[in-house]
Amino acid sequence: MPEFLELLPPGEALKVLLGALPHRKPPVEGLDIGAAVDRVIAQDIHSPDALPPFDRSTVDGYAVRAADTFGASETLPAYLRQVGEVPMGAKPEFDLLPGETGLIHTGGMLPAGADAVLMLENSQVARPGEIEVLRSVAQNENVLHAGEDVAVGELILAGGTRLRPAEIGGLSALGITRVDVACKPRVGILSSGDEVVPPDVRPQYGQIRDVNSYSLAALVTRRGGMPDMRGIIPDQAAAFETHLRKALQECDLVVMTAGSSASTRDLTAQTIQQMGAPGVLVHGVNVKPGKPTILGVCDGKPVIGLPGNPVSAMVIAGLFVSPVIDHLLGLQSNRPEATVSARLSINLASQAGREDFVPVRLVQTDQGMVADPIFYKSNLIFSLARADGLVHIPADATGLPVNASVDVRLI
Ligand SMILES: Nc1nc2c(c(=O)[nH]1)N[C@H]1C(S)=C(S)[C@@H](COP(=O)(O)OP(=O)(O)OC[C@H]3O[C@@H](n4cnc5c(N)ncnc54)[C@H](O)[C@@H]3O)O[C@H]1N2
Ligand code: MOO
Repeated sequence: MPEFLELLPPGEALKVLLGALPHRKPPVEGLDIGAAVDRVIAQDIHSPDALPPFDRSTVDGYAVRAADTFGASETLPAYLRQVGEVPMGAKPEFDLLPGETGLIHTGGMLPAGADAVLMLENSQVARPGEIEVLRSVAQNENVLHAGEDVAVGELILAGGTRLRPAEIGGLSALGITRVDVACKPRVGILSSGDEVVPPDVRPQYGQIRDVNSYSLAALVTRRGGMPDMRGIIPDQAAAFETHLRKALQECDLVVMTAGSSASTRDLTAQTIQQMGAPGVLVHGVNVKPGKPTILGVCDGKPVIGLPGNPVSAMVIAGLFVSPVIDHLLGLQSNRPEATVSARLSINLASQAGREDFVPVRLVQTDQGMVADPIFYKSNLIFSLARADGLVHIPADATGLPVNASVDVRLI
């Protein structure tokens, strides 16, 4: 197997790929907010209303004019005349004049004239219609002001933001029940290899069941794409060409697995090269696992050739397939990946100049979280299934020492 001539660091390889993709706005579909979690909003959304819409109490207690309570204490209470009770879900039917108070519940609307709420615990009924104030309250204490959360017209969601449960709740609070989101990009998945059979077939000796189509489809779904499993291609140039050409017509991104290294029977790169300009942009990335990775663009459509080994395919899909899906969705605000800080349980060696991703198990100990590396082989999918996440060893390090503090990227 010939050596690759030039291995790009993964970060640079990704820049080359993204830089060669057109910057098109994704097609848009309208959705009810109940079905929109994890989708990417297509346009800026400005608030039609203020939130909260009116001044509200944050506690159960008495609406007061703060000045009426100044100096009050348990030994020297102030006395206020109770003039009413604020109904939930309706406007108070009274205004507060000096020396007056009204019973109010958490979330109730402050009556005009009130500027604070005394907590129930700091009050006492002196006699019917009169309460004792056992503590002074400051102006605005226990009050939410109209517009404190969101002002009318404020930008609440920028186009390109992925909707999380909190944003869905915010939209609901504003009465926005339908949103325009980016359509899920269709991601064609082509596995290859004469030895690979579908999972519902009992393999003969020499055959193995397809792992990559399913693990990749799951990764694509989780990232917000629409996986399109297009079967297993035999190791023949004509079959590669037919399948890739059709996949490029029907999909927004095509991911191929296996056939990515440099041996004569490895057909992925030569097929991509024939499918449109500019063709193969990167063949070989300085990373372990996953060196024989291919990145290409054919007439505006991205094509990614992943190594056949299932662990490598997953790690590399995380580095390249996921960001391309983000690009196709028009994702703008890239939130950091979920990581857990931990200390390494052992020394980890690595080759200088190459980036490594090592599967680790996370163990909670009395001394904190420990990352325990798994001695994996990139063909063994359960060496990844047993892991909680990956530790990244940068290119300039020759490894990481025991007890090094690491950020484990959850998988
Ligand atoms: N002489 C050398 N041989 C290899 C090298 C090397 O540098 N010199 N690199 C190794 C590395 S690292 C990788 S990764 C693989 C890359 O191989 P390919 O991407 O060309 O893929 P294949 O050779 O077809 O398959 C590799 C391995 O994965 C299995 N496989 C393939 N597809 C699937 C699937 N859908 N589900 C489950 N398993 C799959 C396949 O049977 C092979 O065992 O090359 C190494 N060799
Ligand atoms: O680079 Mo291979 O992908 O290590 O198994």
